[in-house]
Amino acid sequence: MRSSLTPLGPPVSRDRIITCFPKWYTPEACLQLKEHFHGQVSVACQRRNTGTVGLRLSKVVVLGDLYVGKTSLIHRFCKNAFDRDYKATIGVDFEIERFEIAGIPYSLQIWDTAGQEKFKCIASAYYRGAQVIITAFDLSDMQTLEHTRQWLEDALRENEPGSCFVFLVGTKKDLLSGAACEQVEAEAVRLAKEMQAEYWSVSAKTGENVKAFFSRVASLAFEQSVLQDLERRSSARLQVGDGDLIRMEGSPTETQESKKASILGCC
Ligand SMILES: Nc1nc2c(ncn2[C@@H]2O[C@H](COP(=O)(O)OP(=O)(O)OP(=O)(O)O)[C@@H](O)[C@H]2O)c(=O)[nH]1
Ligand SMILES: [Mg+2]
Repeated sequence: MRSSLTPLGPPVSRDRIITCFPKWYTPEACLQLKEHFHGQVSVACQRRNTGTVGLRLSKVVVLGDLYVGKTSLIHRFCKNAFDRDYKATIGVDFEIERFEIAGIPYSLQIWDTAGQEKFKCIASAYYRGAQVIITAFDLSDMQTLEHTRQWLEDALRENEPGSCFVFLVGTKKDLLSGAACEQVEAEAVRLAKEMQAEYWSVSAKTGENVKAFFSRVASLAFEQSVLQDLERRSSARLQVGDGDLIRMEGSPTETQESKKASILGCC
């Protein structure tokens, strides 16, 4: 089935248009060491055969200790602004960021969670259904790096095993000298490998690596969404096998889900 998706609302801004697969920060701790979109994904995009991918929101959750700079990172990316004053996040907040990737509209829903212990149970209710988990720590505070392991564990518990891309992000890069940064990075890369996460160092203050980081997040999530959609549609297609197996359009779960949705009056 071909779809001709037209983006909803105004066109995406030029700096949200991604045509080439963005590169990793360091090859030592990266999720994929390749420089192009998957062949099947490129073909699907050229034919505009990406199913419902362009109409869905992919969920990204940002976690980590209080004061590490989660809100600042998201604000730098979404609003291109930086606030020196600390305003603790209460519970959760989110931003929707629209992209155009390989010609296909794509959106991330970026959830900003509170690092303060007293809000943890509110925030953790939003971990479920994440396609991307970003665990953030402050490059100038090693304790916050140690705590990322626990944050990740909490988030993974709410999601299907192997279903999320994990990123480990060191913030406030501007506060460290080159040599000091390298030292912390070496430790962070080691932990990232253990977590099976991709590592990035960023600064919300100067904006260093912020756009490149979110472009990478969006592209990996987009590629996975397209591949999953292709897979889902190919297994749902009418199949007449060697024996007398006949599978009908739409998987059983899909049919049940659409029934549920109509009972609930969803569109
Ligand atoms: N120098 C510098 N300061 C930063 C950077 N990012 C954040 N900050 C400062 O660090 C403080 C905390 O930043 P927030 O973004 O509010 O931290 P948070 O992780 O969202 O904190 P909670 O919402 O309490 O979990 C603020 O005073 C920011 O201005 C950065 O890249 N460089
Ligand atoms: Mg915050």
